[in-house]
Amino acid sequence: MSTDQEVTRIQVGGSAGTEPYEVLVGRQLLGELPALIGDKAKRVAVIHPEALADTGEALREDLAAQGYEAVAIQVPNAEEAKTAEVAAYCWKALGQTGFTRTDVIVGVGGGATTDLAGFVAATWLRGVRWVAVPTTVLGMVDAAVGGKTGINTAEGKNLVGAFHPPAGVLCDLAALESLPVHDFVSGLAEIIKTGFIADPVILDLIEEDPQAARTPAGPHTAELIIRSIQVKADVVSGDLKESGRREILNYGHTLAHAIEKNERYKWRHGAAVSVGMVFAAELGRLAGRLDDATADRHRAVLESVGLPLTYRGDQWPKLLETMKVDKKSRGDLLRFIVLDGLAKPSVLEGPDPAVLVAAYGELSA
Ligand SMILES: NC(=O)c1ccc[n+]([C@@H]2O[C@H](COP(=O)([O-])OP(=O)(O)OC[C@H]3O[C@@H](n4cnc5c(N)ncnc54)[C@H](O)[C@@H]3O)[C@@H](O)[C@H]2O)c1
Ligand SMILES: O=C(O)C(=O)C[C@@H](O)[C@H](O)[C@H](O)COP(=O)(O)O
Ligand SMILES: [Zn+2]
Repeated sequence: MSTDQEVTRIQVGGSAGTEPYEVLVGRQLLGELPALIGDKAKRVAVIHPEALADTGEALREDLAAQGYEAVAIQVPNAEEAKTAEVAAYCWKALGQTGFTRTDVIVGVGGGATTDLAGFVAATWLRGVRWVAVPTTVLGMVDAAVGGKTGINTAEGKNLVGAFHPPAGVLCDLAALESLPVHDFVSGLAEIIKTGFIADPVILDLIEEDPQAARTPAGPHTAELIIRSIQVKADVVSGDLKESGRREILNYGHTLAHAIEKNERYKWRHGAAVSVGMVFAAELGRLAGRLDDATADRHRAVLESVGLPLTYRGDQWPKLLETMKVDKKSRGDLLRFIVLDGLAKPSVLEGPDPAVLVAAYGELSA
């Protein structure tokens, strides 16, 4: 990580044949965009959600003023953008613009938008360059970094996608000022995840003043974001395609994705991850791996920032069916990320079904 007065730069990748790129965290970073777009591009497509219509248009105008043939592609907010239909709409727009292999996509928005924009970039002409401009906490600390792109299907979350890293990631902290508190807090779930799996200082900083942690003006907001990105960068740099260690980033996600599907993608991802982490902590505890204090700390820190801890008890059979097609499953073997202790993630394979039910019993409402 390198820091000058205003901008922190975190390098990602660069090993195992992957192109390195940087995640920049600071303010007024759009001046960095032309260098990331590169000098070969004639056209740039700015993919943005409805909520950021003004930002998307301003960016398009800015790029047009710099001589690019710039188009803005507006997509629905949140998970409604992560569908095959919306991807097809974007492909149509690129086709009508005459988008070639040297042209560039810029994804501006939350994690749902950058997941879609990256997926469109991965699939158009079998892969074009793209730049991520995340505008939510969750997008900055997680979704825009690491090259996982994709969309949902009726059968499950992120079931279609590609590993297609961006050319760069610009995290302008000023964007967080317009984010509804509900969405800001959703991003804290992934930050807290990072605290439990790798960097417990994150938990200390949040516990110091949970109310302040809920706001962009909190004293540790930038540090929490930078620490989380650093962990993600370290993990994905060593295992882009999730053949091993990257699975730790899925802590809490096995149940979370099943809840999201069950809620027809109306719950925010971070809220589902919060409940999923309570489940994973109980699983670790009941499997005899995790101490009581660390398991209890999950509930305490998640609740202190206003994240949910429970889910409907009667939904267990449906959730279990969905979890069977989680990407970490192998054949009929269910696999979960659990903790053997604070910042000691490991894999729990094929847990006793009775332990699964008991763990769910601890969080069911
Ligand atoms: N690819 C990955 O590695 C990865 C990692 C974590 C999460 N994700 C995905 O990220 C998605 C969740 O992302 P999210 O939490 O950012 O939610 P989101 O993208 O759904 O955004 C939440 C809402 O905020 C709006 N919004 C975005 N920026 C705003 C701003 N600055 N001001 C006002 N409104 C704004 C959006 O339009 C949307 O309505 C999920 O689909 C999840 O699966 C992907
Ligand atoms: O980057 C990763 O790897 C992660 O698992 C990060 C997760 O927070 C993220 O939600 C990711 O999209 C989940 O991916 P999936 O492969 O379980 O769909
Ligand atoms: Zn996630």
